[in-house]
Amino acid sequence: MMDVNSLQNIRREAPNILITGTPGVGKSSLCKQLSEITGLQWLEISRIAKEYNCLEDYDAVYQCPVLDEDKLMDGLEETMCRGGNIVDYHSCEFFPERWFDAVFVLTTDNTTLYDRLTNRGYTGKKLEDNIQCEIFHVILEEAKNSYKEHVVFELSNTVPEDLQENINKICLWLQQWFQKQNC
Ligand SMILES: Nc1ncnc2c1ncn2[C@@H]1O[C@H](COP(=O)(O)OP(=O)(O)OP(=O)(O)O)[C@@H](O)[C@H]1O
Repeated sequence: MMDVNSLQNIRREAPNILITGTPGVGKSSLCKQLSEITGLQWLEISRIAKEYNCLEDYDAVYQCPVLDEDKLMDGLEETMCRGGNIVDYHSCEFFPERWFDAVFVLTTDNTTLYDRLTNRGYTGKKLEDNIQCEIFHVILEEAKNSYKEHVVFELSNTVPEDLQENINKICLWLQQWFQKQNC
């Protein structure tokens, strides 16, 4: 295994992108299709955290396990340094900034999000907090505060046509990234 300094100096042959946003905005739906089209590796952080044993105590209020962020970052470092990954997570501030070439924040209409989350069985504080998170653009602000302005893109994702349009926009961004590498 290479040491971290050597890894960080590797020139990525494909970019890493982050797809983030409030739970229910459509990250997984988009990442699955994008990964199939582009061949980039979809890293669903919630699933990987379980696989890497990076879950700590259970948060009773939010009814979800707490992530051991440091352990997860260590486990992903080599994969991320090599490039070619689509990272899917509902938060973005704790990842190393250097990991990502672009950060796409999905947003959706609040009523639509409410319906999606209640269909999933979310109720009470968990439902309210997620809706407020979307109303107050919490993840978008987090992304703007954590990454350089020119790498953060907001993508509205409410109706099925948006999904295809967003995939097209990301594919266009990827195409431009590869063109720049070849200049
Ligand atoms: N553009 C869209 N138009 C209509 N429905 C959509 C769209 N995108 C996603 N959905 C639907 O919204 C629901 C939530 O989508 P998804 O599970 O992809 O969200 P998520 O952001 O990955 O959630 P989580 O963070 O909890 O994993 C799903 O039922 C999905 O089919």
